[in-house]
Amino acid sequence: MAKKQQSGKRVQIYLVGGAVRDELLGYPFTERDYVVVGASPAQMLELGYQQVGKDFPVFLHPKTKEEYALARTERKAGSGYTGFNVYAAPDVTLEQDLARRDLTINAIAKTADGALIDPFGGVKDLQARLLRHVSSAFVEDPLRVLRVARFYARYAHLGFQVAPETLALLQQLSGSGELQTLSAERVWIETAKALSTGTPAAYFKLLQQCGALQALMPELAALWGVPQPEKWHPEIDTGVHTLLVLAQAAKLSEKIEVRFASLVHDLGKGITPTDLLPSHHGHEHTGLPLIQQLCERLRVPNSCRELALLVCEYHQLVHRAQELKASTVLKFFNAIDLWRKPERLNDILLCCTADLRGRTGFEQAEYAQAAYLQQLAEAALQVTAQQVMALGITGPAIKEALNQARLNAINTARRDEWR
Ligand SMILES: Nc1ncnc2c1ncn2[C@@H]1O[C@H](COP(=O)(O)OP(=O)(O)OP(=O)(O)O)[C@@H](O)[C@H]1O
Repeated sequence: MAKKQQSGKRVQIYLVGGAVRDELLGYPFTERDYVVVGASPAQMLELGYQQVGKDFPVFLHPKTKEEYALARTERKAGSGYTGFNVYAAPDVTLEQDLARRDLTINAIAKTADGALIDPFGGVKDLQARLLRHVSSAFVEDPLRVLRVARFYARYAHLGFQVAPETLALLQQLSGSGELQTLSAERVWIETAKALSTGTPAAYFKLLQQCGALQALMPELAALWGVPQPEKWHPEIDTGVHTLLVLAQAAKLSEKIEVRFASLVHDLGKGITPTDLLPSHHGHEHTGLPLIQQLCERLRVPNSCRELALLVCEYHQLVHRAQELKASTVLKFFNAIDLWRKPERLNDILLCCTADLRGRTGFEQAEYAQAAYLQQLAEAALQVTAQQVMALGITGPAIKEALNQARLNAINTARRDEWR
């Protein structure tokens, strides 16, 4: 990968980061990141690379469009993620570049002929299943707390642990006030990636353990230590229940909307007045403004926010599905706009199934409410505005007639259920 420059200097190109790490773990990777040593921005442009952004030393390969970053060092010059002076010049060495990376397993470079350059013991840590920071400069970027938690979730099935000295740094950063300087976009990008892993609960568990959850999502952190009725919740603690629900949701669906809604569906329990405990009467309503607040602060996408609000508001009602009057079922279908978004019901039912199973001893439980409500929904969805209009009904009366016809359909389906 060495290219001879007109100046006589050799430019060295190495594969780094996730591609090297995942290849060593035996996982397929799609994204390749390269680091370029010995080149200036002007040389990169001469070689035909296109610069990404004006101030950042990252270039796109003219043909493959893969990212090539100039080797760089950086100096902390302010608070938060943005407070960095980046120095990228031909005299920066590969080791200096690797030293500024977060984890040893992300600081392994590979030459074109396959040799590994691993000054910080990343290969050993991969074998030992250890997430370990590269240097004390780790604390300069608060995003690294979230990145460690994300890798912890991503590789939880392999048994990865956080090194005790790294955990201490996560705790230090979480208590420093620096996490609050992160932009909402960066927090959500890491959180969304974590929600997409096979074990998203591990991300929130680690954030809770090191104090980062309190700093970033206090509405969620407030659930730890909050009791619930033992009759329904053998695990008692609401935070523990929440992570069990998320784990179940991840088994049921790959959609981050379903996983996020499951995570926040009980936020109202965090503000139950102590004289009501361990009961949480009305938490399906008190949770709504907390979800709004959290979603606004973290700029959570609308698709996640909408489902989360619906699951929060209606999960208690769905749990009682078989006791509901047909008119209440119809109100629920109208509220979730079943008619225009029929797939939503399934997402809500998956969250409610996860809620049931997210309890010690109920992991395999059947959720009969799901099939029951699906059946009523199918019946109600058979009724169309065209059918109503074919009866000669026109104008505003159509809406009322449509509601009545849907109510009749739900009633018939309920009776069929008991036959
Ligand atoms: N905030 C950071 N602090 C330190 N090093 C970082 C940071 N962000 C990225 N890196 C380095 O850049 C590499 C590429 O970053 P990227 O975010 O693409 O993650 P990745 O390791 O490739 O994982 P993924 O497979 O999730 O993309 C990382 O492996 C790491 O070496």
